[in-house]
Amino acid sequence: MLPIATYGEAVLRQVAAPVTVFDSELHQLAEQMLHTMQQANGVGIAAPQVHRSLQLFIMASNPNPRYPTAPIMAPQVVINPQILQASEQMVAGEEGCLSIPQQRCQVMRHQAIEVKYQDLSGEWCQEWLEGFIARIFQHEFDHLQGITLKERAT
Ligand SMILES: O=C(CSC(=O)[C@H](Cc1ccccc1)CC(F)(F)F)c1ccccc1
Ligand SMILES: [Zn+2]
Repeated sequence: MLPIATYGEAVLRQVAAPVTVFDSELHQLAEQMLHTMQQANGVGIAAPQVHRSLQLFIMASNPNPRYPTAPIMAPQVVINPQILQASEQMVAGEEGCLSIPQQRCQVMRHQAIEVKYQDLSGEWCQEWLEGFIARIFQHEFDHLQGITLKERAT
């Protein structure tokens, strides 16, 4: 399990650098982040949270006590993400953050977003996300811009 940066650490306030080399070291980092997220019972984790200021995060929705209706989604590695379009409609929801333990905040997020990102092999993917998955993407995307839950809480 990798050490998780906590709120206030500089790495969480930096804008992360783009990923340019898709090598075995990147695969290893993604593997370790996935394991760390699962050990911490998270539904997402961003590289800056494990002290690596890189444009990379993992999202993995699964039903949990707070979101019993969350869709079951295989873990997805998201690299160099862009949000191309966002719905006008916003939805309030409860979020947590592995870097701000024991805190839960109500956060407004776009209900649907069109996103573009690379996977671990460097292939570009472009798709619409909505609901809880869109929420996780927006939360992790914020981490890559140096924005945390505290700045977003309503
Ligand atoms: O699974 C968690 C633990 S917190 C979590 O998984 C964060 C991701 C997240 C939770 C809830 C909404 C959006 C993103 C992980 C972080 F901070 F590393 F990104 C959870 C907490 C509140 C509501 C729903 C789920
Ligand atoms: Zn977070």
